[in-house]
Amino acid sequence: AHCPVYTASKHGVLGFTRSLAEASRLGNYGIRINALCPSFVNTAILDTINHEENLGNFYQFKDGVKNLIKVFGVLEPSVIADGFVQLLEDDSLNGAVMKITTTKGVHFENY
Ligand SMILES: NC(=O)c1ccc[n+]([C@@H]2O[C@H](COP(=O)([O-])OP(=O)(O)OC[C@H]3O[C@@H](n4cnc5c(N)ncnc54)[C@H](O)[C@@H]3O)[C@@H](O)[C@H]2O)c1
Ligand SMILES: CCCCC[C@H](O)/C=C/[C@H]1C=CC(=O)[C@@H]1CCCCCCC(=O)O
Repeated sequence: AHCPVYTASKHGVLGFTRSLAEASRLGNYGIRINALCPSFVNTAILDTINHEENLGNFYQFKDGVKNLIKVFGVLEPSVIADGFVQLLEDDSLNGAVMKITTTKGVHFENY
């Protein structure tokens, strides 16, 4: 929400995922394409908001991001790894968007 280019790139990933998944299904590519969308995760990227060179003009909104992190909490990477294994093991998933949040855990966004 506070980083428009970053957010636009994430929307692009979802469109790319869903379109490629459909192409794979129609063209019998033999691969499944899914997206995994976690809320905040305890990795180095969270520290990027503390550095003006990373956020540019949007650095002024860093406290808003910090507040979101405080409100929604931070997931551990192992939780994301478990979700990823689920995507690997469930052959029925193609073009799926798996979300993982502190409030709802693993769930799917249906479009
Ligand atoms: N950590 C979170 O809260 C969170 C939440 C949702 C989505 N994501 C997304 O998950 C993905 C992985 O993030 P992460 O949390 O593991 O962050 P991270 O900072 O731990 O890892 C990012 C990795 O990307 C590499 N990288 C950066 N720019 C690159 C480039 N131009 N070419 C090749 N490699 C490059 C870095 O060297 C680093 O190893 C990112 O796309 C991020 O937006 C992260
Ligand atoms: C510091 C920069 C790193 C960002 C990493 C990652 O891309 C985070 C995305 C959150 C930011 C805005 C959102 O909507 C994303 C998720 C907000 C949390 C939503 C939780 C909802 C819930 O718990 O139900």
